[in-house]
Amino acid sequence: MQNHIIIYISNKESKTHLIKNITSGEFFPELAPQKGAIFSEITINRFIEQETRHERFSIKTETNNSLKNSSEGERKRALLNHILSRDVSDYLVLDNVFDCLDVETQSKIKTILKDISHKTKIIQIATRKRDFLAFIDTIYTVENNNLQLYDNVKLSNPTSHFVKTLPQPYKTEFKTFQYLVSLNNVSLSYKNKPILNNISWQIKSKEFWQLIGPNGSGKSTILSLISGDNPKGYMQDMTLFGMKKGTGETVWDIKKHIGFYSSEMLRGFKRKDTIESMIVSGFLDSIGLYSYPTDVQLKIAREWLELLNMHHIKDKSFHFLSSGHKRLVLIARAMVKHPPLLILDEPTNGLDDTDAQIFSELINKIAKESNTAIIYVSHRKEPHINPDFVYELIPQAKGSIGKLLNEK
Ligand SMILES: Nc1ncnc2c1ncn2[C@@H]1O[C@H](COP(=O)(O)OP(=O)(O)OP(=O)(O)O)[C@@H](O)[C@H]1O
Repeated sequence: MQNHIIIYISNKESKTHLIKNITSGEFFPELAPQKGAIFSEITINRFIEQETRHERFSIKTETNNSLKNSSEGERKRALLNHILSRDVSDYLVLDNVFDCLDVETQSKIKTILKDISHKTKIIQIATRKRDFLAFIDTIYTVENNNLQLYDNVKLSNPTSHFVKTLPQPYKTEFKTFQYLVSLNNVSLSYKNKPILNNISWQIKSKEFWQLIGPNGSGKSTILSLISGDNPKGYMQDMTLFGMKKGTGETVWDIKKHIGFYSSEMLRGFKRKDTIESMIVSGFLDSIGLYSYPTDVQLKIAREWLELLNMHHIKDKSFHFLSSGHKRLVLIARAMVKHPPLLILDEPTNGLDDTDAQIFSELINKIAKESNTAIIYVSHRKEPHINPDFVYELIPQAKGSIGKLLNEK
């Protein structure tokens, strides 16, 4: 009988360090001579890098796509299938295995893991309690670089994090529209594979939407149409911020109306900008500061810093922050101008329980205290987030159809 383990960590822990401590035998000396497999975003990124460099696919997805061109969920499934097909591991380290996966895939993976748990030791690294595998009851946390048995009582839930009201924009530079976004019978295929089928979706000012659907159902594809990034948008009947698609509008005409956040963005910022300059750069539509902000812009950025309780660390490097706090700064950066639409693509991916609650509190505050409409894309219901409407993509042979699920 294997002794399986959960390591419940916060975002402050270094995953790379933790995984190294596991595989080297530092934490569990009996693992040192054994052969292990690692299921982690770090491994997926390494395969994508190899793919890009050698133009050869070591792993293919169920749709026979490269990892690079696949959705997050497809990538995770492909890596897990790859690891399980080799069947050579004494132990398996699972790093946030359920992020980005739809409910059905999660339940399939849980069954597979239960099956292999008879012969393979499972070490699950989790940042959310809801992800704990039911068949594991030995749970550790990491304190001062050492494993400690998990004490549920010690970890308290945060109380309200944002006391001040939401900073207001200094001028309204956006027109009002009947619909911010209007998609009318939008259908789209990639290489003859139908993805979207007759999608009609209208979004008005101040509405708070959640967009859900299983992996590969086309959620990111819809976002790329709305943000003007998808070249296939030119063939569609869409009106974005009062502009009918294909009538001479530029991508920038569309983008200036949108604040965008995706957890993928965390990979994009590599330079040493300060926390304050990251927020101010939201006015200048750049990453980093290439021109001087006005006094009013600085004043508003500082109001956001105060709201986020980060005023005292404003001059520190953005990279000094935990991944949870980086997200708050990037949301402030997206919101300084109060754009008509804020898009949040799987925003709580990789967050720990405490940071997910704080993040949700900020989003609810934005929904309540601004006129910005929100599209919140996720597979899973975040317990602290309450959208007004849910739009669901349902995959079918001719591409996904859309369904309005509920109204508050
Ligand atoms: N540039 C592309 N070329 C070929 N196929 C693509 C391309 N972009 C997306 N696809 C495919 O289109 C389908 C829909 O992808 P999309 O990323 O929109 O799904 P999703 O609902 O966001 O998935 P997930 O929840 O897993 O992120 C997937 O099967 C994906 O592999």
